[in-house]
Amino acid sequence: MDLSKLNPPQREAVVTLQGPLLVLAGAGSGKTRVITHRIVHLLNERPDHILARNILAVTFTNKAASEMKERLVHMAGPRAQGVLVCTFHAFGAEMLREDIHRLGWPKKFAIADMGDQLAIIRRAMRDHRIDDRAFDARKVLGLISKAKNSGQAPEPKPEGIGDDYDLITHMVYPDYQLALKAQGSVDFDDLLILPTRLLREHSDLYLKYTHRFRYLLVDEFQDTNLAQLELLKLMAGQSKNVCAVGDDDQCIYSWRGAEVRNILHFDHFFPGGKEVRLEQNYRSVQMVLDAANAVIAKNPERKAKQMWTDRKGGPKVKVVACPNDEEEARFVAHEIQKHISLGVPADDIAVLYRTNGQSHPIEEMLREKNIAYEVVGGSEFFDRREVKDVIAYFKVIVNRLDEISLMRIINVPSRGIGDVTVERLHAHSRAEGVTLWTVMRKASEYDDLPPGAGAKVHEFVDLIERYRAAYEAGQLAVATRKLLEEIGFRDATRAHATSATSADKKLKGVDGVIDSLERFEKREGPKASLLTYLNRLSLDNKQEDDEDVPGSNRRVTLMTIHSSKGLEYRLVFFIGMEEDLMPHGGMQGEAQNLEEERRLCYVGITRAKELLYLTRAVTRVKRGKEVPRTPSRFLEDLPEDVIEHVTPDAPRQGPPTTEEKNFFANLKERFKKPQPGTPGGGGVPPGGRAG
Ligand SMILES: Nc1ncnc2c1ncn2[C@@H]1O[C@H](COP(=O)(O)OP(=O)(O)OP(=O)(O)O)[C@@H](O)[C@H]1O
Ligand SMILES: [Mg+2]
Repeated sequence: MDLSKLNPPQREAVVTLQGPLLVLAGAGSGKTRVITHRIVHLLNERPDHILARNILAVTFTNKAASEMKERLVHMAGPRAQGVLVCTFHAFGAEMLREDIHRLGWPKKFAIADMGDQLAIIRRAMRDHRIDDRAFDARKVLGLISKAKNSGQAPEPKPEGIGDDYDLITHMVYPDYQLALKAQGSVDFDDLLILPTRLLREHSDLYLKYTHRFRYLLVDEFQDTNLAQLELLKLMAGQSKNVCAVGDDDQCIYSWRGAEVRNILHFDHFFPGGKEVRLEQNYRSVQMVLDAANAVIAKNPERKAKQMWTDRKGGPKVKVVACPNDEEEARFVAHEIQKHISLGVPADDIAVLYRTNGQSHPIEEMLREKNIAYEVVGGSEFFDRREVKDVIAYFKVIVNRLDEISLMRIINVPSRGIGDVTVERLHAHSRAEGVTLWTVMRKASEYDDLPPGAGAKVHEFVDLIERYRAAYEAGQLAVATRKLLEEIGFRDATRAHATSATSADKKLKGVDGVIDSLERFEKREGPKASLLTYLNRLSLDNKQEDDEDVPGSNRRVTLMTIHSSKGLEYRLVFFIGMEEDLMPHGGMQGEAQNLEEERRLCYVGITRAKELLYLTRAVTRVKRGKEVPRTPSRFLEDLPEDVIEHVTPDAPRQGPPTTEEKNFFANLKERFKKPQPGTPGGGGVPPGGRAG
């Protein structure tokens, strides 16, 4: 590898291989690049004779992980395949797959999704005679998760402190944990907590894992939470070869438990290491960088950073006030169309927003103009009822203890196992203290079931057992087609749909599952199993990146700022620059966490390489009424000499000006797509994760 592709501090970070190392630096300074180069350097230098499998790199999303892996293979060849690149949660799942039985779970555990979790909580609430309509199970789940992530069981608050929810959470929590374990499941937070327990409580496993993973690298360290830090501290073992990179100004997940202290006090958790600062920004032109610096400078209590770029000048940041939200969308779509016609690849353009709902008007306009786009994380695909039903079949097939899924499908499509039968079966299961499945297997022994019900239950049990064997023999997509055919799933779906179009949509969902299974089998090869598919699905879903949603790569990307972490695009439209949206918060009142909103604004701005649009609507339709909007306070922080005020009608709506044509002709020359294999970082998908 050519170390001359790095600046001196980057090089220092890449070649310092022993002991803790922190790279704390602003956006676009090459932190992610340091990680990839450092891995390649490790593969070349082989300190302690390590192999690829001794390296673990942790990224923030599954998408970032697969992109980093691809890049590594591109840089270092097939030997990089052995490096484990994944998220903390995926790593935890990997460890549990090997050793969870040491904590008393079945080896084939399942990862509960939100639906499963809520069902368990609601049941526990009912058991405690708490009205699950008066109290929101989601809120209880949120509190449980928060407690688990901060490493504590929910405690009852002292008299007078805390509200009903604290009390409910405290009551429900033990039941929730027991129910999960009883059905052989773990929740998302357990993927961090249980591996930590494994390492703490079993010294042989501590030796096994710390010996296997001797070089650890973590990207986006500013957004790690306490549970992740605990796991990392243990995994660091005695040698503490931990390289963490991040930017305290980009901590945007504190609402989900991220602790910026982890990065600010890195030397406390990993003493005796080195700290490297990177100051050159390679991503953005001067105008964009100036805008970003001006916004973030207003945050108190940050580690001040000096960022500079040698990409002087560039076009000014365009600040656009549109009459209303529809016009904002029209303007954005129009500009996108113009830039595409000027030769900017669609996948080098992104539209960023604070909240998911903001994408709809933009989507409509893009569709109208026939511009291909992709909404990251916006797909409700796996929330569709039919899709959930099919997934529930999978879950029961791999784990018959999963009673929540079992209940979902026991009579779907309808097979004559009615409520009375189900109730009686439950009663027997409780009375005998055995699982529902055990009771179902001997259903014909009970004489209190409605006539014929026993036989129907047996048929169902037989169906599940037969398909269990079929799936174990491989060919997941084939088995699924057969299963759906046998139970008449499509016909039933069609019969229940209110119209032909709605039926089509539902069936498309079913096809989508089969397609995604097929892609999964292709990716994983012979080791593809239904269980790993399901676990992969829960991880991906939680992560909100839709690797499994079909799409070509020449598309405009629409996403929230939260999803845009680490990415870069030549053209960025940051929409909805208004109070209440950016910063997001109560009407006119103070945003709940203004500093974090400012960091979000900084993250959004710093995604742009060449050209940044900050758009806002003067009025917005809310619940059928047109409401006046106040410009975002962050706009006021931008120095006048880096911005240009643009009015959305003439001349912007017209054909490109000569000045624009020249500018983009120039850009085209400067940013010709590198061919794979050419120096200078070929192989990075444009608009993909960089570094
Ligand atoms: N020494 C360098 N020479 C040329 N280009 C570089 C250099 N370092 C980084 N880059 C480029 O600068 C861009 C930003 O790098 P990278 O994504 O690694 O930054 P980052 O610090 O991880 O940003 P973020 O904080 O947004 O995650 C990438 O396109 C990368 O290839
Ligand atoms: Mg990065």
